[in-house]
Amino acid sequence: MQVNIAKKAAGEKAAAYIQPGMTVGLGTGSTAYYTILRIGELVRGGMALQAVATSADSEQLAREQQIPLVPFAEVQGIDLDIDGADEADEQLRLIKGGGGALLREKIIAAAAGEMLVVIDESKLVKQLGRFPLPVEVIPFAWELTFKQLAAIGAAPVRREQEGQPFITDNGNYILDCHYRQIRDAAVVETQLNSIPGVVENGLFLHYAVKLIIGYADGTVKEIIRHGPARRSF
Ligand SMILES: O=C[C@H](O)[C@H](O)[C@H](O)COP(=O)(O)O
Repeated sequence: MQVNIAKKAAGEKAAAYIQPGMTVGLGTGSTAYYTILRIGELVRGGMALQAVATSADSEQLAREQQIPLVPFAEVQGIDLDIDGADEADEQLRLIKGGGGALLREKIIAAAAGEMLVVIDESKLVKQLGRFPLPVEVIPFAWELTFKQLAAIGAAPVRREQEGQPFITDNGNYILDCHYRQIRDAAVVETQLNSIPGVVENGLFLHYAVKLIIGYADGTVKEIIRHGPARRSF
């Protein structure tokens, strides 16, 4: 695989925030990939840490990297979640789920004390919505859920893969919602969450505390969100 310098720079930089003994959330996608590789190096170099994965793919990669995975029943808290995004604005609001992992990603982000987000410069936007917003729906009567989404102007399209419906790790469908511009993300989030059949949406509005942006020359820039720290359980 050809190395993406911007994604690698951001992904590796995030791993520098990991302290020995932490429980780390492993994100999903081609940027979090570099974070997981770096964490693998830390583990093999002797750093004691444990991790939980946000997707079957990331779990597999973690195993290949010899990163210790802790069963969810034994998780006492997730110190740091490091994940990618499809879009991010300067308020650190995100669209996620381009790879279909949004549900597990949001569960882990919500349980984590801090979420760091790693992106390349192309993902930073003034306004969310150009990237179609992934919405995970249960397959039962998905056509009705689809119509409800269309009725609120979400312009849904069922995601396909090789001519078949894309199936998430949770056995659900993804409806990609072509808003083009999301003017009031909080309103959109509330609308989506109130439709029966919607399991989760890809808006992550209050999770990220730090955005790490990688550039093609290998440099990174960080944007920090100030405010009260969320606590993991
Ligand atoms: O479902 C996938 C995740 O939300 C990814 O974190 C997101 O799509 C970004 O992935 P990438 O870093 O490959 O662009």
